[in-house]
Amino acid sequence: CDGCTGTGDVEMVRRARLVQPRMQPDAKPAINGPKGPLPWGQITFAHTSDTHGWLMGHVKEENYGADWGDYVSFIRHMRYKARSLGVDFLVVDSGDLHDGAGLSDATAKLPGGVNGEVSLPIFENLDYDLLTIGNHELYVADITYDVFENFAKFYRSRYLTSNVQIRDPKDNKFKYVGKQYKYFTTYFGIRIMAFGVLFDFTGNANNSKIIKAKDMVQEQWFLDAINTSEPVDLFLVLGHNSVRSSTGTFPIIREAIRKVRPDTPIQFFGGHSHTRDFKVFDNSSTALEPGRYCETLGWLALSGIDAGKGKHKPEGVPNPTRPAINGTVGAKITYDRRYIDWNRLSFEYHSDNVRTFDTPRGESVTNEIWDERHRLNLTNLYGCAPQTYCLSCAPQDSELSLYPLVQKALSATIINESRKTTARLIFVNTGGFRFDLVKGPFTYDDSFIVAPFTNAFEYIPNVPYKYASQLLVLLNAGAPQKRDMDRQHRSFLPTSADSCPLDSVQFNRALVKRKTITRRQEAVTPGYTTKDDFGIDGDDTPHSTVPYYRTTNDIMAKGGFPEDGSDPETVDIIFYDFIRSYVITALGKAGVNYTANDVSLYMPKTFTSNDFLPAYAKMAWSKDC
Ligand SMILES: Nc1ccn([C@@H]2O[C@H](COP(=O)(O)O)[C@@H](O)[C@H]2O)c(=O)n1
Ligand SMILES: [Zn+2]
Ligand SMILES: [Zn+2]
Repeated sequence: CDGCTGTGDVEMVRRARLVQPRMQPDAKPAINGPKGPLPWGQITFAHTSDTHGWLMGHVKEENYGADWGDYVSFIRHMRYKARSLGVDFLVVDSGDLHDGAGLSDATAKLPGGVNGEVSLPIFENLDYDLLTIGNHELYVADITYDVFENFAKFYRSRYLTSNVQIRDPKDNKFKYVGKQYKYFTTYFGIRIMAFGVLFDFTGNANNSKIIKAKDMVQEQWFLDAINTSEPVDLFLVLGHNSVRSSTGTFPIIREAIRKVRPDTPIQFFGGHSHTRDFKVFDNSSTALEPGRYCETLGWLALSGIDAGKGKHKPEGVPNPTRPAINGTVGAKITYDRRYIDWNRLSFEYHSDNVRTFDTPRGESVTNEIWDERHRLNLTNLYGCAPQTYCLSCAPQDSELSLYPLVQKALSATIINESRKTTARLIFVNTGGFRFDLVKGPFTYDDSFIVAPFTNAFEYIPNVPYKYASQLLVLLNAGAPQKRDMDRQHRSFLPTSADSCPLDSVQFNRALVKRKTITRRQEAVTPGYTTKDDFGIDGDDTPHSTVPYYRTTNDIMAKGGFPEDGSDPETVDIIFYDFIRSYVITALGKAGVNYTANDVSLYMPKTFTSNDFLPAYAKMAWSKDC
């Protein structure tokens, strides 16, 4: 692929973007486009969640190729459009801003750096109306403190953490990270009471506290807020909280509000399960969830609230017509929802603004992202992946799957010199792998995209093999250590087969910007095909379905076993610190008791779950892509 390199130059990209005409009538992007205009209601919401640092967009996938600057421009146009239609428009986010891409995660590897210290200020270019916290803001104490000190203070009363507190090191007292609730009136006069409720998360660092939903709804401040003497036309509950799975706590919040406000509409905005979803609770209470990784923008239009001076039916746009419960006669509130693919074609089309789409703020955000990408060395090349290895497009033992590669890489790289003569079994949770490893340049950025966490490799030495050999089966039969299993998945979809898509991630960015403007009419491309409580018509861009295979909780790799094929007497059991308690429990079930005191580091603290794939790429893959 002539002219493409893995490490490119940012100025070259800028120049490429300037000289390439944005409109290319003959270009054939590998995407198809929106099916029609978006619905608008008396109040309409744009909803993100689980962005996990993907503010650069998917540089290798045109269909998800918009960056945060494009989104900033889009929201500017939509706010203007809402005003001209005479309706309210709110922009909301349900958390999980960290762990998943180099832009958010690479800063933690710099001396004194914190995950998110570059990406959160970029994120802040969006004038959100309401936001809330995710579990990925709480695993690491420094991240939580950064969110408390900077992010929450930036968004002030709009950052809602109704059940999440942090111990402030200044006075050692627990304080809410953001605000517990917000009561406000929209531009067109709807009076709203809003909360932000995290699911009952327990894996947080010890500087934070999560109040369980069932306890929160009994707290006096909450009872006062839902019983307020001020008029409330609409409750909004944001939550890093799956709208459908059993881990979700929205039903508890709904029940508590319904006890005192049987008829007031309650709108939930969820997250965490990385799914496109819309759930109906009752005729004036529903929940939206907008997927993950800057792949989807959730869109909800709602009309029929008895308040305000905004229009119930704006002219010239589709209006929501469905009652929450199908067939209800005379329902007051009507809804519609849409899941928008995160690309410029969608954003430009829906903003009615193809020619003047980029706002000055949007352009400057895009430029900042590319400057940071350069400064953080995110395009540094480890090696060229000979094929794409996917998380869920094939059975996990297939050569197409990421997991055999992970096993090979663990066997080759997780070796402690002083223990290398002892056979070892290495266990890792599949939930730690977050995205497909794509054919072509495997860069510093990709190392975070595939395996963002910095879990330490720990071990228990000399475990009798008769117990150790049962461990994988017991771990996989035990408690899940990963995100909810029942969620929608999507595999990597290359930008196009013919345009040197993977050879220069930087140059590719220019291609994405330029090419997504034209729509391919003739073909439906693979992507999300969503089924929710309203049916199968929610996807803004129709797609064909991508295959999906489930994975087990954990996988195991081996190393240093006797060459004659015999079983060793004892082995070292190696695992991520993240799954330590599961390993100890499973060994107990196998018949041998260990405690955390038997566990120590196998690899240096600085060699983590984020480092072994780069180490393998350097040793096994060519650098000549
Ligand atoms: N150190 C960590 C932290 C998390 N995980 C995995 O991520 C899952 C949670 O991610 P969501 O985006 O769904 O909140 C968690 O269940 C683990 O599978 C990890 O592996 N290591
Ligand atoms: Zn998430
Ligand atoms: Zn989450």
